[in-house]
Order: sequence, then C-alpha cells, then structure tokens
Amino acid sequence: MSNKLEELRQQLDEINGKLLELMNQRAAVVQQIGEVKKQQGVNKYDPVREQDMLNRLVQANTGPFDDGTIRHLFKQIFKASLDLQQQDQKKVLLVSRKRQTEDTVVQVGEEAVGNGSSTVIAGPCSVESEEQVRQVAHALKQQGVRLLRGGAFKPRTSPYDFQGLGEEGLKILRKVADETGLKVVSEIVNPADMELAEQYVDVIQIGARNMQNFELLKAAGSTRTPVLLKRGMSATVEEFLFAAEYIVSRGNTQVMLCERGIRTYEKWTRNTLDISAVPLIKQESHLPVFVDVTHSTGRRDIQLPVAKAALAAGADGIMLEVHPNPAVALSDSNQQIDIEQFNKFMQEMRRAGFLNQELVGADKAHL
Ligand SMILES: O=C(O)C(=O)C[C@]1(C(=O)O)C=C[C@@H](O)C=C1
Repeated sequence: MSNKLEELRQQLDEINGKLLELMNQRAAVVQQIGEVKKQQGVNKYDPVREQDMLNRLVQANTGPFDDGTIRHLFKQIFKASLDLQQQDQKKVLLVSRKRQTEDTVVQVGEEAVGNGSSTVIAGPCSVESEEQVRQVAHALKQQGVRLLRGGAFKPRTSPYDFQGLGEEGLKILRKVADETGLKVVSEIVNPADMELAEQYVDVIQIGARNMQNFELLKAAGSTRTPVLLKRGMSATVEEFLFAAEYIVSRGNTQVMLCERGIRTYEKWTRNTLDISAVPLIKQESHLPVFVDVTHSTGRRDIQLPVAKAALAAGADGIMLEVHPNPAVALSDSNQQIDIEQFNKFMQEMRRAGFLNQELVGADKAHL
C-alpha cells in the first residue's frame, strides 16, 4: 500500500475516533434530555426542534456533502437518539428475562414445570362424563403423566355447539383427579368464576380467545393458583407477553405460557404452529412455555413430529387432547387421539429421548 493511502487512512481513523467520542457525548446529553422530558411529561419526539436543528446545519454546511445528505445523516442521529431515550424509559416487564434471569419453575403438585424436564398435559377436549374422564385419567396415570386437562366451560365459535358441563364438569375433573392422584388443568372464562376455579382446579387455563380479556387476566392475577395462558390466535409475541404481565403484575407469578398456533392462510393445518415463538419467548421471558400440539395442527397424523419439534425448540412441555372414543366426542372429534394412540405417542416420545415420564403399575409389562 502506498504511503499516501496509509497516511490518509490514519487520518480517517483519528476522525472516526473523534466522531465516535462526539456521538457518544451527544448520546449522553440526549439521555439527560430524556430524563428531563420524562419529569416534565413532555413528548420525546420533537419534530419542531429537529427541523430547527436541520435548518441550522444546512445553513452552516459548506460541503463537500450536499444538503440532502447532511439532512439524511443527522435525521439518522436524531432517530437513534430518540430510540435511546425510549429504551431508557421502556418499562422492563416483570415477565422479562431482564428482570429475572433464572427460569420460573411452577410447582403443580409433584410436577415442577420449567425445571428442565418435559411436562405433559393431556386429557379430553371437553368433560363429557365421569366415565370418559376416568378412562383417560387412568391412561395418563399409567404413562406417568400428572396433569389432566379437560374443558368444563367451552367458549365455542358457534353458540349452537356444545358449551361444556360447567361446574358439573369441574366436579367430575376434581373427583377423578383425586382418585388417580392427578392435578386438574381447566379453562375458566368468567372473571366471576375464579373462586369456583380455586375450589376445583389446580391450574387455571385462559384460552386463546380470552388472551386479551383483561378483566379475566386481572382476576386470574389476583388468585394464587397457577395459570396456563394460551396465545391468542392473532396475537403477536409481544401482546402475548403483555397479557402474561397483566397476571404477574397482580401478584400471581405462577404463569405458564402456551403456544397453540396462529391464524394464517394455510388450510391443511387448523392453525400454523409458530415454532420460532418457543425459543423467542424462552429468550425474552423466564416463564415456562408449552406447545399445544392438538390445536396447532388440528390433525392427528403429524402430532408426534410436531411434539418432538416443540421440545427440541426448547418448550418445557406439550399439551394434547386424548379421548376414549374421539369419533363420538362432543367437540374436536377430528383431532383428539384415542388411548391406544396416546400410549404409542408416549412410547415413541420416550424412545426418542424427548420424555422421561415413568410408566406406572402393572401395565408396564405389556406396553
Ligand atoms: O432536543 C430534544 O428535545 C431531544 O430530545 C434531543 C433530540 C436530538 O437527538 O437532538 C432527540 C429527539 C427529538 O425528536 C429531538 C431532538
């Protein structure tokens, strides 16, 4: 390289150093301005001030940069400054990893959700009868699954579809769970039903359609019962975390999140599983994350690879629907798996090293 080029580059390096120093000096002043504006309750963005500065800069400009370039470069600096002011004052959410670096572990009976082992929540879409729930509960128990799901209050798209057994359904779940030593996960749809929930369920589920039912979120936040919050079908990850913040900010820190697929143009699956949301949420938040493999796919034939993908992506657990006879189920009959399919599912997940739930009892022998 010629000495001349070398020399000029050295000059540039020095200028870069000075520019860097000056830009950071400017940024420090910008941060102080941001604090003053916050105290005064003044808007951070000030287009009049920006225009005024640009006018004076262009007037003082002697080139070789033309005025348009000067405007563009300084506008970038103003934009970065504004971002800095907003970042400084953006409230760090309670659900954020910036607030809590270690994972939240939600204890539901003997199940420690989010402690590194993978949790399974399974059960019928809707509670239909005691016998139906009992059959599924026994299958769960044998497979070492501790959390029994079942819908008693069913928010259905059509008002003519089965709406669930209500409190009767919760009673059935509680009775069968107590018989089998399982814990109950069930959806609550009405803020006024939180007391009822505390009486019967071990985990309050808030469904996708209610993710932004803020009164329901606040009511769940006022209980001390763990909550499983499902992502709304059109909710962004940010909106999902804000919904969780509603619960945690009311004092209930025992929140688990559940990705259940989002609505897209794809029709061959019921929803589109946003698998990237799993590592993204794990990175942004300390709360445990589940993937609902039933609702995200809406079909039985791909539940197994999707469940593996979910756990490989870092999910703390999976949720799936199991029914003794899906063909006659009162809801979701196309996507629930039967007990035999569930046993095979668990067996394969275990064989592939994704789950380590221990088989229980005599049935160990023939499975
Ligand atoms: O002067 C201000 O009020 C500032 O906040 C600083 C600043 C800047 O970078 O110069 C930043 C953002 C505003 O839109 C205008 C100007």
